[in-house]
Amino acid sequence: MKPKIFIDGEHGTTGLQIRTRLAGRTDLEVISIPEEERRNKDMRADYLRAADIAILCLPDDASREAVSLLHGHNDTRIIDTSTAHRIHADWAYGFAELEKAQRERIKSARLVANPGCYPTGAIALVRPLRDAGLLGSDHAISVNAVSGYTGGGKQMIAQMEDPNNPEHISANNFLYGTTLRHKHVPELQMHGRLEKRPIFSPSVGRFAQGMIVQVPLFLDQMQGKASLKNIHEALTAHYAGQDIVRVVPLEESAHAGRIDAEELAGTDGMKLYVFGTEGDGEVNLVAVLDNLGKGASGAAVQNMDLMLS
Ligand SMILES: NC(=O)C1=CN([C@@H]2O[C@H](COP(=O)(O)OP(=O)(O)OC[C@H]3O[C@@H](n4cnc5c(N)ncnc54)[C@H](OP(=O)(O)O)[C@@H]3O)[C@@H](O)[C@H]2O)C=CC1
Ligand SMILES: CC(=O)N[C@@H](CCC(=O)OP(=O)(O)O)C(=O)O
Repeated sequence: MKPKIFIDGEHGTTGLQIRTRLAGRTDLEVISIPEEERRNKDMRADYLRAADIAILCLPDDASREAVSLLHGHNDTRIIDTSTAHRIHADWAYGFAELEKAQRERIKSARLVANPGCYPTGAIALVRPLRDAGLLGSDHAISVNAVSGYTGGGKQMIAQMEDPNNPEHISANNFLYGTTLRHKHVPELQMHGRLEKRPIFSPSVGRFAQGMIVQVPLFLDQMQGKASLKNIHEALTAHYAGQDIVRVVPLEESAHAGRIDAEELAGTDGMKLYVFGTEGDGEVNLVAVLDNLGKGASGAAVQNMDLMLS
């Protein structure tokens, strides 16, 4: 029998992108709730319980509700794309490239929390340097980022695209999360293995999909005689043997010039750049990804495939 997949929230931004990715698959069966019934709790409960894997593409509260609807129905495995369970001890963190054992954890897990789009980029840059001893656990990290507006889901898409929306956003590029309490900070701190809470400053640009996440660092505040070369080596070693995260060669980065936030829009990959001038004492680590690719829907499908393997 083919595994049954239910996408709770399949008519939203992340859900639709997962549905598109699964459309041509003959190795599984997508069970689909009619759009007009998407908020029908009893019907959702039936679908959730009938599924082998339920992928939750819902706001945090609705995700928690979906998990509670499955209470006592342990045959359904769950991938949650929301923030609700990302630092929960019972949930495997769905970033397969986090460390060697993570792939196996996801494979055997019943509960998988898909990472946030911004943390995917920041953790991808920071965690290998923590594990390689180049960054101390008490290192103070800042993360600056820009995302495409689909990151804000249906509501922000309407605000950005429809001038008649009562909450229309006319800015082409705006900062938000200015209290420095964005919901991604705890996840970034925990899975980045950081003692100090990172400063996270996100922004949105007038483009649909794509993002740049930057982590600037001073080399003399790092450990292990950090240089552009050994930072690059640590990242390259960490991501060896997989084809989703690509560490751009130093030579190529040196000639990159402008970095386009939309470079990987429409793909499920991620590129990591190490920028700076050897000998000058500073480095800017940069991740480029699609907020809806490796940042959400692509990662959810990657996790689903691991769980089915
Ligand atoms: N967009 C992105 O780039 C990313 C999103 N995520 C996360 O994915 C999740 C989904 O986000 P996104 O797809 O962007 O959001 P959307 O708002 O685009 O879609 C959410 C969907 O969930 C439905 N929904 C809301 N509340 C309920 C409920 N109580 N019961 C059933 N269905 C409900 C909505 O229905 P209705 O149409 O009626 O509102 C909508 O179809 C969020 O937790 C988000 O943080 C994670 C990484 C990146
Ligand atoms: C541009 C934008 O608004 N982005 C969203 C994050 C999108 C995302 O990653 O969703 P999760 O919060 O589930 O991780 C935000 O900052 O709230």
